[in-house]
Amino acid sequence: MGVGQLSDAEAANRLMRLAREIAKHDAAYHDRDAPEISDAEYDALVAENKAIEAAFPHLVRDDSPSKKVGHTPSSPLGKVTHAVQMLSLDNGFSDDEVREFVERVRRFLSLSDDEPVRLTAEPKIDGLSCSLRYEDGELVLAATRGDGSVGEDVTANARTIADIPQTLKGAPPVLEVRGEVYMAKDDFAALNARQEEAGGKIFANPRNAAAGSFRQKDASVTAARPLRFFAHGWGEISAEPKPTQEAMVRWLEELGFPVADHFKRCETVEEALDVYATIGSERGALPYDIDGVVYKVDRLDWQHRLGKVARAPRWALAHKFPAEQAETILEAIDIQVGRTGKLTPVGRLAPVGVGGVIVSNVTLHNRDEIERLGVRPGDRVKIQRAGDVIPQVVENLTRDEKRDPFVFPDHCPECGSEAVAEEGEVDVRCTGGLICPAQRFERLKHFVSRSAMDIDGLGEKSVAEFLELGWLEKPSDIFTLHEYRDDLLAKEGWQEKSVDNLLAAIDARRGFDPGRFLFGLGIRHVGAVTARDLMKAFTNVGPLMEVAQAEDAIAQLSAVDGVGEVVAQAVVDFFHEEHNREEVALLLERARPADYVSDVQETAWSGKTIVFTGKLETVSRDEAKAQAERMGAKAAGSVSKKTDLLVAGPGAGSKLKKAEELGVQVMTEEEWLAEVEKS
Ligand SMILES: NC(=O)c1ccc[n+]([C@@H]2O[C@H](COP(=O)([O-])OP(=O)(O)OC[C@H]3O[C@@H](n4cnc5c(N)ncnc54)[C@H](O)[C@@H]3O)[C@@H](O)[C@H]2O)c1
Ligand SMILES: [Zn+2]
Repeated sequence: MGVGQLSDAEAANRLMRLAREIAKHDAAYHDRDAPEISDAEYDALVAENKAIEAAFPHLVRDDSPSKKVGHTPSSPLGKVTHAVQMLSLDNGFSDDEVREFVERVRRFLSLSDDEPVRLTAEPKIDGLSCSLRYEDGELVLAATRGDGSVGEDVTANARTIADIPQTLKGAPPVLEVRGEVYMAKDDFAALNARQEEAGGKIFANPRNAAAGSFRQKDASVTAARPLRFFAHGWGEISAEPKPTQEAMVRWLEELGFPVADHFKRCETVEEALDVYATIGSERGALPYDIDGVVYKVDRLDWQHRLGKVARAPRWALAHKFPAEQAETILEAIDIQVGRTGKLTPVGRLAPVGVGGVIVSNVTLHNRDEIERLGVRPGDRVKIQRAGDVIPQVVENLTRDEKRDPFVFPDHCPECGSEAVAEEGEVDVRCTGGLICPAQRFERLKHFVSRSAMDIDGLGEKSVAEFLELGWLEKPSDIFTLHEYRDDLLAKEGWQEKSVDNLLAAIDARRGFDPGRFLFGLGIRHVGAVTARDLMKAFTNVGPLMEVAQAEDAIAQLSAVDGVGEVVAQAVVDFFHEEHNREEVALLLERARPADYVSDVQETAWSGKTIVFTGKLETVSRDEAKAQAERMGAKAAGSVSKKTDLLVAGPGAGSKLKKAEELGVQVMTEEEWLAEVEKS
């Protein structure tokens, strides 16, 4: 169910459950270093919480995960209250979210558009955060983040890490350096190998290994683990000696702290996004795990003005790398019926973050795909979403042979009409045509669309509204809408002028072009051009309907220029359905499309062959061809001895050369348009 459909009570209930569930996972991850679900699944819960809170701001709970950092520690380590809170970071997954972040900064600081917002960009190494307190240059306290306000005392543990200086030269009286304790990939692999040999705990990933090794009561265990540290910020400080993030980080480096490789100050957001792309492409080759890039507003005076909101600073953003695969439960398989009646199986998932978005639906494509995967509701599946590709199920992880396979329906779930697959096709379609409610809205929308009947003022919204009111069920109802004029005037949002404009626009389509009328019916395989070809041959939709029911219909239809067997069969199938014939008859009676008239004129170019090449600047290639056809000429694709004229725009190449060799007349686009003008 979408967030928008929730009632207040349902939303409150869901928020309560999410708060509880997320807190449970926070404890497992942050306190016990033993997550029970993947980060993608966790991120999906957080995103769901965020979406519901955005839609129901009055229901935000005091204990909401959106207000909390990490988890209150319950380890046997001593507690430390942070002098300056240790925060989390806001997340973004797309380039646009990063641009929006910068726009928010701009708005908050009331900056003009041309004022540069410089950002620093650096990798987000996956470890755990640590605050190191130096007084008069001596390391006196090290603490984990905990819940942001209270962390654990890990001073003895920090002293065992070689990257962490015990004393500093030239540091201010109070300096809290903040950074990340992490484990390199090689060290992690070696540690796990040793652990396995010794029958010890195997860690799921370097992050868990780092956290589990660092948060030890016995510092000698930490000492035996290969932990590293890099500095990315500071907490309490007597005075900030530098005016920018970059200068501060360089200063920390001079004091003896490792800082991130790839740290870069960027003049623009686009430059920062380039750093993201570069770091992303080198991600696999880096010696440590990273899960994103962190951007920070470079100017410290701006950082101070921006401050924080809830659990994160306003001046920083973590641009996460998408996990491209994730595991989740396939909760149900729904069958959707499309405009042309195609039955598409859609998998409903327990929501999960993958490829940078939260995914709760996957297409299962068709009957064959379901068979290939052998998926049934309740199965655990691996899904994938890379780039802009629609999420797919790549693997069924449930190998339970006892349950029955999913049975694909042989009737339309919407209208009960038979659902069949065309020969040699995998897609199953509803044969209910114009009466199927699933296809109703799409059919109406298509009928009134720009390239079909082009009825001004009857947009998607009005179609939906009239459908809802029961005034519109099938295309023929459009032409009786005037009966509802008074009811419509009584509706909110409908002025007399717009109502009358709409009714006039509908009236203007009586006696309209039969090709566009036919195209509007939405017969499978009958596009705008084919519809026109059919009308050229049969003058109007009435006669076409007759032909389509004739014994030799396929032969007659396929004899039309531009119509093949597939189209012919689709036309026959469509008119084979009685309810379709009834509706078309009614529609013809009410809309009375005009007979097809050829708009081809007798001109100096009649019977001639014309080729267009190069870039045309004022008309499209299709329009130019249509102009030629209206002038009685034939538009061809290649230059030969039979070519009478080549219209060459800029960039014309081999065709122009060939035309010159053959002595074919050549014109510019401008000269051609003068010819069109003349006729
Ligand atoms: N699987 C689970 O059950 C589970 C549970 C809880 C949290 N998590 C995961 O933990 C993360 C959320 O934890 P979080 O609130 O600590 O947020 P976070 O880890 O996404 O971001 C905040 C942290 O990033 C660190 N960081 C790394 N490089 C940095 C840099 N260059 N500059 C500044 N900070 C840097 C800091 O320590 C900071 O505290 C999510 O990725 C989530 O998936 C998973
Ligand atoms: Zn149907």
